[in-house]
Amino acid sequence: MQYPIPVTVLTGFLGAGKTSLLNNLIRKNTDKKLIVLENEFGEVSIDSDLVFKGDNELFEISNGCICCSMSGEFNDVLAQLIKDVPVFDHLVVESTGIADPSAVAAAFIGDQIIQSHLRLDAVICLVDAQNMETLLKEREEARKQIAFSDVIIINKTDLITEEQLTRVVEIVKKINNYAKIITAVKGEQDEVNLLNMEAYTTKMVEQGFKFFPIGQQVAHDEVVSQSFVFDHPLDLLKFRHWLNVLLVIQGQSFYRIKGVLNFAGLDERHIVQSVMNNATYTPGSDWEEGMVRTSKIVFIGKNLRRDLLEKGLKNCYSDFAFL
Ligand SMILES: Nc1nc2c(ncn2[C@@H]2O[C@H](COP(=O)(O)OP(=O)(O)OP(=O)(O)O)[C@@H](O)[C@H]2O)c(=O)[nH]1
Repeated sequence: MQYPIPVTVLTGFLGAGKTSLLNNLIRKNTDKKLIVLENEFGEVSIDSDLVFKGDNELFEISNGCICCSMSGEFNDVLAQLIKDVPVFDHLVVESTGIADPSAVAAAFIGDQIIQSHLRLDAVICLVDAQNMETLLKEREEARKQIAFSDVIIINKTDLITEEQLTRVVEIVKKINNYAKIITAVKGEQDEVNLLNMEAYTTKMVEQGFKFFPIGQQVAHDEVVSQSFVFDHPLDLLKFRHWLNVLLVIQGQSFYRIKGVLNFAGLDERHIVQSVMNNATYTPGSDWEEGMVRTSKIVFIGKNLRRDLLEKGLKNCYSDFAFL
């Protein structure tokens, strides 16, 4: 076993198929010691009876959804887990249908001790192919779950036609053009190893940014992402300050920020990622000799104003452009 231990967060609306997927994951990974954090809404535990346990441990946070009980309590559970169960291969957190996945993910990004033991591998969102459109109209959280996630599994494809599936995929792509999209029946799929997506590693963020649509993405009349590409180097201090202020003032509007950036005077790419109010900066690969150093950044959130973001970014340009 190696630290940090990878963590997969499962999200998706009530009845989308999270428990079915979880059972698949447990069955397919009998060689691994998985820990499942099952989060319930309400007093009575129902899901834990439905989950096939195998030899794995099952914990529960039973007094409400993770985001409602806030990350403090969730952090305590994680701290206890690290202390009491030091040897395991993977942690899976199944959050309730209405939980905000960013509140769950933030626990793994913001806390240094947790980060040294646990590494967020990916946030996976289960989508009920049959009911997605109705749900998106009625429930804001459903869109946020899709916008925030790294992998989107369009489940229950047995209940819709080919044409309907094409439409569902189109809608999902409009909300999140940066996620891996997979189709499934009862959470069953063989396309990828869901426990090893490495979505938060610098390598994968860099790779994911090779195909990078510039501009704004609008779904259901709401702007869900704003992406920018520019060659002028950024000033690291100015950028950090701007982003901090932005997240403090307007944090609620930003679901997630990902960027591969060129900071003046630094030889390597820098990966910026933010989840809720926490922004992290990690060095990536070196810029190639003689190549234009192009920065790419995407802001994912709710009704984000392109003009203000563009102005903010320009204000962070380095005065020493050609260092
Ligand atoms: N036809 C069909 N039914 C499915 C599929 N996936 C799940 N179901 C059924 O849908 C219901 C809900 O599935 P679950 O896996 O419990 O969904 P969940 O997201 O864990 O549900 P909550 O715990 O309520 O949030 C169950 O009756 C499943 O058998 C699928 O791909 N096709």
